[in-house]
Amino acid sequence: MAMLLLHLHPSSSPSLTCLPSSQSLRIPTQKSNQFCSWRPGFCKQSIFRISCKGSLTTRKKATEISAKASAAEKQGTYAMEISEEAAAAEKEGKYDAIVIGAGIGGLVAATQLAIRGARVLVLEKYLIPGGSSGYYERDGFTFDVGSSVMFGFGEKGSLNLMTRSLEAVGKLVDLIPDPTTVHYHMPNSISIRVHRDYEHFICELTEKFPHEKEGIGKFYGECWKVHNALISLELKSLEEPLYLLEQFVRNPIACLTLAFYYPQNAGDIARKYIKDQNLLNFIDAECFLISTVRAYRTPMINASMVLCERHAGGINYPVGGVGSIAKQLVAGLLERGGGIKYKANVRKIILRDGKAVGVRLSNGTEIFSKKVISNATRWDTFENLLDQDAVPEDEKKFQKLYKKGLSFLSIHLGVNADVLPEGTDCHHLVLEDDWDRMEDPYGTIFLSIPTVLDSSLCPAGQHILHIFTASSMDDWQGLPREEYIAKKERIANVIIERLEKTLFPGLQKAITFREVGTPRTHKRYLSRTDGTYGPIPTGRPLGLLGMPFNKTDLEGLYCVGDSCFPGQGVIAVTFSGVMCAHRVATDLGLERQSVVLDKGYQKLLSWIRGLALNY
Ligand SMILES: NC(=O)c1ccc[n+]([C@@H]2O[C@H](COP(=O)([O-])OP(=O)(O)OC[C@H]3O[C@@H](n4cnc5c(N)ncnc54)[C@H](O)[C@@H]3O)[C@@H](O)[C@H]2O)c1
Ligand SMILES: CC(C)=CCC/C(C)=C/C=C/C(C)=C/C=C/C(C)=C/C=C/C=C(C)/C=C/C=C(C)/C=C/C=C(\C)CCC=C(C)C
Repeated sequence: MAMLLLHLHPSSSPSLTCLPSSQSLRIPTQKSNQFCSWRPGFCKQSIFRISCKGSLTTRKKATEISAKASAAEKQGTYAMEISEEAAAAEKEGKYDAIVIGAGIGGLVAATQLAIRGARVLVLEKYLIPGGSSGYYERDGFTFDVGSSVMFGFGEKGSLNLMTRSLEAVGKLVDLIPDPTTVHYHMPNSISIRVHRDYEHFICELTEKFPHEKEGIGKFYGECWKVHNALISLELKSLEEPLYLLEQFVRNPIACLTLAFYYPQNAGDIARKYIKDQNLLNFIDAECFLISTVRAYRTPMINASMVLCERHAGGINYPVGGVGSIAKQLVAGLLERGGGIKYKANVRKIILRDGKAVGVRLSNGTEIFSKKVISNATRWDTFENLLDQDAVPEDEKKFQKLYKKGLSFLSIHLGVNADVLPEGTDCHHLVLEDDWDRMEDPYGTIFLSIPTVLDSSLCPAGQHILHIFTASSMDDWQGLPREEYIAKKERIANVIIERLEKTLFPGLQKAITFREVGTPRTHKRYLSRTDGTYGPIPTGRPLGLLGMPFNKTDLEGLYCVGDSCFPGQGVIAVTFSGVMCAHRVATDLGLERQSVVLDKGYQKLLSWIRGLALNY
């Protein structure tokens, strides 16, 4: 099949290279959310590349660093990558910021600070960067550790945060546009594809629920209203009052729209327009994919961002796998004077006079800095990296409002290619016969087949199937080794049999490689307490109102990642990284700040979060 590979000259403008002209997206605006009949014309096998501002020399240097890193990784010596500037800063004890963890949240925070001139060091416990968005290699397969559904590589507006974060450090990745975000296989034989083309998707949904045509238009139309407001703002830290004021003055309608939807949940809005219970369950599944809870517990802003961005910017898969994003961010960080140390397990955040001033590693090394940013979950940060008497009151509020979401059982398979029917989509969500099982452990099955888009990830004639389903740590704790292994295989067999029945007859026999991970695996390799996928609200939340930003009540300590605003998801933690860096840069004096305004605003934010607690 013909491949179209578009390379941009480094000096060209910092926008995404073109999608095929046949794929012009028609996106409803605030004024019009009408949709008309769908026109085919998507070129599935095209690759495009995000452009970069970096000079040829910078890019050459990046290639050299990446090559050096890969060579070191192969030799098992991938333990430290540090620029001269970072090494000097360490000697002098002059880091501006230490970032604990090289997940996407941590790396975006680090790179965004480095481009502002801050001296940054990232400390990662594992051997490679990326955390949940990392990768691993086995027998010729490159597996994504977690989700392969990537938002944020879009072309327009401000939600192309992944593109921008890479571009900021002069990096680029080749992308393959995914024509279908997800193919749902739901109870009552509901099979729906979320096509990249919005009209095509809406036509398919309306065909299944013709009596709800108006409700469908109104619900998704309201999502576009929020999305249009989001893309019109410059996205920076919402806990920085000068920036927020500026946005209100420049774009009052968008800000008021977002303020209006801020405390609302998608389920309540869907119920205003839609009555059909099957369709409401489908909307629940749409939200479950984003938040691992149903629509009535999913903030409207988050739902709108995902339900629209998949059509606006689309879902695009990075060539070589999701791991290439983190690798590029690290290369960019090093070129901007930052450093990263692998196998660097932070055991404690050092406090002096109630202020975070550095970290102590498991080997006893102490490293000091002006600010400490934790990309570990809030539970890990406040329960493990700090002594209990240091946990501030605001953190206790968070723990009342949010609990740890379930972890996952994940099955990575290599299969003979002929087991997949022609035209199989990349991502699937399977819940065969009972809507009520959606949120249960082993209820909903997520499946990604990234090799449908990028065949370089596996040996010829094969495909990767990455299957995952919610699972609780309680199910796996305290089992003797043999029982643990047998249980893993037993539960994996049940899940594979379900997929064999629903999607791929002959699947069991077509398997050439199989590896099963449990919540224990997630905990061990991702250092996430109980292997949790991320925070979920304990009750019915007031939209995003209770979700904390980055600054904590401990001076000098910031959090970044999925237990901060706006929550779970790679694009969400990318935004968290952007916000965190802006806020830290302000406190370091690298961005404008009004001390008086700031004090009052922090009090206001704490009061607002209190409203969510009392709700
Ligand atoms: N779990 C999954 O299956 C999965 C897969 C893909 C993407 N995601 C998304 O990614 C999001 C998480 O991204 P993120 O950036 O918040 O975090 P992350 O969990 O991806 O990364 C955190 C990093 O911090 C490191 N770390 C933790 N404690 C440490 C310590 N004490 N010392 C040194 N390093 C330490 C971990 O090794 C990890 O690399 C999730 O919300 C999810 O939506 C999850
Ligand atoms: C007062 C105040 C503070 C304020 C005022 C008002 C305003 C101005 C506001 C504003 C706001 C804003 C800006 C916001 C923003 C937001 C955002 C950006 C958000 C985002 C989000 C995102 C998300 C959530 C995402 C997610 C995703 C996910 C999770 C994904 C996942 C996936 C998966 C799992 C896949 C699987 C599947 C299959 C396989 C099928």
